[in-house]
Amino acid sequence: MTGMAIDELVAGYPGRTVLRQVTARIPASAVTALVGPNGSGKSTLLGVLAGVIPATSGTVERPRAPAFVMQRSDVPDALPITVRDTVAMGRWAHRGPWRRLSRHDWSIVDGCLARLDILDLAARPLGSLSGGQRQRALVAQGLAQESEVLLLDEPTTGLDAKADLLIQTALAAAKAAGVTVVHATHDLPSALRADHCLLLDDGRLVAEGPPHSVLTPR
Ligand SMILES: Nc1ncnc2c1ncn2[C@@H]1O[C@H](COP(=O)(O)OP(=O)(O)OP(=O)(O)O)[C@@H](O)[C@H]1O
Repeated sequence: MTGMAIDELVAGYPGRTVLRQVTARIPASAVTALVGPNGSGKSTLLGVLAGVIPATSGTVERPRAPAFVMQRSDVPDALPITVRDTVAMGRWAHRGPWRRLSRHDWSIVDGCLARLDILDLAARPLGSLSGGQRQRALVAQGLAQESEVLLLDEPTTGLDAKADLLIQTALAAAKAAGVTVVHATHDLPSALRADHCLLLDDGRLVAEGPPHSVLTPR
């Protein structure tokens, strides 16, 4: 079980500092919601936790190879890849892209497709799916990595009730299996369901704790 510790983190993009002196704890085997206005730095913090954005200064203690489910809008529509192969990419960290996946890998892939109720879409090109179906495929890919940490950028934004419920159920099951889940969200009910909440504003952590105490009407 692996939590994460963020200390005095400064990070951003070339010529642009976004996160300023962020210190926070992310509890193990729990769901943490990152909330805050547009541009407050939620995606940037996820990128640092995922290891794709370097810290300018400060430290982040995190496990190797967390699973990262990007924002759906960051995934090209025309990617010539089927839904099953999209989910199978989640196994590459275990096998390497040049090695054939084992039967065990494929059974995990099919299990993840089933959990998100997209087995019947497995042979379809990813780009031919609706937004909600595609999001379920991306979450299934994240689950297929079987990482100790699952990071998701707005996984339920703009989804219908069924897709939302499937993803919420998958995140709860991951937590029950001991996974540390962190997701950025603008959805208040989804943030309130989390165990822990980090509120960012303009790149600074302005509150941290149980969602009901962080997300006050003010
Ligand atoms: N690739 C980039 N290069 C330069 N600046 C960037 C880049 N990506 C994001 N930013 C800037 O960093 C700041 C924080 O953006 P970030 O995406 O982390 O916020 P966010 O809280 O996730 O916002 P949203 O709720 O809109 O998704 C914004 O001002 C944004 O313009």
